[in-house]
Amino acid sequence: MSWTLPRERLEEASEHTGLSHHTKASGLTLSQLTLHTQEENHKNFNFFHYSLQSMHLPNAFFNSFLESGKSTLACSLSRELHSKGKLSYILDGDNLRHGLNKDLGFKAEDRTENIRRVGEVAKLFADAGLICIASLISPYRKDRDACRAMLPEASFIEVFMNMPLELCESRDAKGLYKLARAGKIKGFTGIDDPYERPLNCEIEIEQKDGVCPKPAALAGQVVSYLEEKGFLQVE
Ligand SMILES: Nc1ncnc2c1ncn2[C@@H]1O[C@H](COP(=O)(O)OS(=O)(=O)O)[C@@H](OP(=O)(O)O)[C@H]1O
Ligand SMILES: Nc1ncnc2c1ncn2[C@@H]1O[C@H](COP(=O)(O)OP(=O)(O)O)[C@@H](O)[C@H]1O
Repeated sequence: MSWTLPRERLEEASEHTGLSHHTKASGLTLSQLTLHTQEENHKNFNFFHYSLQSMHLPNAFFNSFLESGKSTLACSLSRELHSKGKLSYILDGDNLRHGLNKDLGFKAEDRTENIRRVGEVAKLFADAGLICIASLISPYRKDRDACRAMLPEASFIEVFMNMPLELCESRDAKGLYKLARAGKIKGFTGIDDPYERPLNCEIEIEQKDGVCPKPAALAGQVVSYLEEKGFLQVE
């Protein structure tokens, strides 16, 4: 498969790859450029690849309370993307805390570091050609904004699961809200720790007439947004 690059992207990429003026001529295909780039300047190929991919790859970043449905929606979205031929990978806060982030707790600075690491991993996934779906409580606006700033422009899609705390608490599949209410877990988001609602999110997920739509319908909402913004176009 080969792509023909728009002139402005070609010029932008060539500034970073150090390609010759001759090579900058538009109409050059990606396969020709790739070969040329690898031969001429292998070290910079990564940037070029990244720059190209970033036009198309979003990073969906779900945030909200525990039990708001982040992980369920992340799975549903991943399946939906897969059915459209798009590879994705879910970075789930709860899971990452068993491995990559097992040294972190829930103090504000630990949560900051948690989100920073997830942003860095998302960058690597984008570089590898995957859509990254992050599912984290991520309660602080500044941490989410820092994550947005570290990713390629316009590729950070913040999805706010705007579910009432009462609904999340009533689900309590892990029994953690009960423990937090009893004072047995301290610093619990929504109980005795803050959650700062987004001011500038791309997508807001809400109940309709007091009912939470099915995960597949919510995934459809996210996919529609991504399609509308041209993220899922086939090259
Ligand atoms: N004090 C406290 N506050 C909030 N959550 C707690 C806490 N202690 C443990 N847990 C469990 O950790 C999961 C959230 O981890 P995250 O990495 O998403 O949190 S954060 O983004 O760093 O705020 C969260 O689960 P999910 O929301 O399902 O991922 C909880 O199961
Ligand atoms: N759209 C939905 N409609 C009804 N129940 C849901 C929906 N999404 C999630 N749930 C249920 O809510 C609970 C918490 O979902 P989960 O995805 O684990 O939340 P989080 O990842 O935010 O902690 C689960 O029992 C799940 O089955």
